[in-house]
Amino acid sequence: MAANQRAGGTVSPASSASSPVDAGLLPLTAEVRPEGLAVGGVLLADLARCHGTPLFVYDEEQLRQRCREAVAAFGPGNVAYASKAFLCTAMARLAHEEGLLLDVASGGELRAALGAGVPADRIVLHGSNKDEAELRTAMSAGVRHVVVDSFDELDRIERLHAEERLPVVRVQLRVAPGVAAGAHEAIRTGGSDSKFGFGLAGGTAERAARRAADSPAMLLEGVHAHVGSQVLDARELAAGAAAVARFAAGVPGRRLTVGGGLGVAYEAGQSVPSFADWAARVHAAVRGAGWDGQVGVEPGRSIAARAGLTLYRVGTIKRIEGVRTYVSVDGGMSDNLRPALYGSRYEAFLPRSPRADRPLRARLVGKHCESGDVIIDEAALPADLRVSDLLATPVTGAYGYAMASNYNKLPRPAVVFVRDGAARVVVRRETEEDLLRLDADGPAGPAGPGVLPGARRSGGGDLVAARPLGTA
Ligand SMILES: Cc1ncc(COP(=O)(O)O)c(C=O)c1O
Ligand SMILES: N[C@@H](CCCC[NH3+])C(=O)O
Repeated sequence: MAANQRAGGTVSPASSASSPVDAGLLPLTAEVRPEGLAVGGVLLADLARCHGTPLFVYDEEQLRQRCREAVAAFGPGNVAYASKAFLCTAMARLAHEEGLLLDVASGGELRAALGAGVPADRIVLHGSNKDEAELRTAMSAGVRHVVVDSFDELDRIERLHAEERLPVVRVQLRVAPGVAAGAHEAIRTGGSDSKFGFGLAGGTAERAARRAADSPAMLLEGVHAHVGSQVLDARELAAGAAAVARFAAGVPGRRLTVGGGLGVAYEAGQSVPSFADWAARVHAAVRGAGWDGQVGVEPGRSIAARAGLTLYRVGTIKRIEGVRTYVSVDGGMSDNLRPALYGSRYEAFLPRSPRADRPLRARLVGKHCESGDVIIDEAALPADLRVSDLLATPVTGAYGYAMASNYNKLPRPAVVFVRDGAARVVVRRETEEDLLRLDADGPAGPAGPGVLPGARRSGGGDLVAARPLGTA
């Protein structure tokens, strides 16, 4: 299909889905101008021109507002941002400035948070298989607390304290309450068949609590659970909280953390509980279960998802007669793995005409070498969609960039924050050179290119290798 050619063909006469603008899927500061959609006072088309595509765009005002709403609902000191949803230096600083603790789940996330200047005593370390190096860094730095997840981890903490004289660390005990919730099997964590935490069933959690309470290496300050993610019914989150509260009430410590999990709307028509609804349900449930101590939460998605959107450039439009239309963009499963991993659904719109009718039905796909590289299985799009159009998918601020990969050696996109008419790059776009630099034997790798003197291919060209083949 030639550039400029329009999609045509697969128009559904039945409906034109309501615009994402009016469905509440766009960031808070989104505004429709005659020239197209702007966020944070900046036209999306200008951002794409300046920074290229694919591009993650975050509305900084919305990120801050969500942080404030969470703190207002649960109280200062009771909200940790689950940085796995989206983390970079700017995001860590923003969450810290807004009074949130930072939940990190690996040495890398810990290092990013510390490197951003977040004080160690505002950081909480998670992980179902923390290694000694991660625990060593956390204990030496003096993190707020560690959420302990296994007997092996208790052993490691005790060894680090006894043999390396690392300070006593505050811990919360992660339990698997036997209540799981969430939009997909892969993101339900609280059931009894889970790699996370100590099971309440069979007395495992009780044994772990006794062990932690008696340990000279740690101070047991409470209990933690996380039942799952993208939960749209606050009653499910409250049921998990009640189950763990009953246990926590019999354990030393005054802190109960009930995890994250609050869902967001990805499609028009989905309704989601507010932070205030979530807090009201959880507080009522844990009080009812006999808990009168502190209640903490760790929202990730519900802080970051709607603040972010992804901009793509349409590269090809392929109409297969009697089958469907494929619209391909310049990213795909490497910047949004969620549809392939969980069957997650998204919407798309054109920033040049964000409220346009979207009667065309087409499969929105990426540029990767597999058929599963689908962003939206049946996207509703404007009928005049054409090659080289800028296209946006809203609500990609959580677990988009965070789970991005370099599949097919695609460099990961840049991330920009927009606010008050200005954009700043908070994560620069990767280059192909960045990727080649990791390849020790590659042309840009640390070993540098090497040419085997005198070596010839059968065709006669120089045989290039980082070092003579057969040497160590
Ligand atoms: C322990 C823990 N806390 C918090 C979160 C954040 O979850 P969400 O992004 O669903 O709020 C997760 C991930 O699901 C988690 O595993
Ligand atoms: N990666 C998941 C959420 C996992 C939450 C972490 N425990 C998602 O994209 O929905």
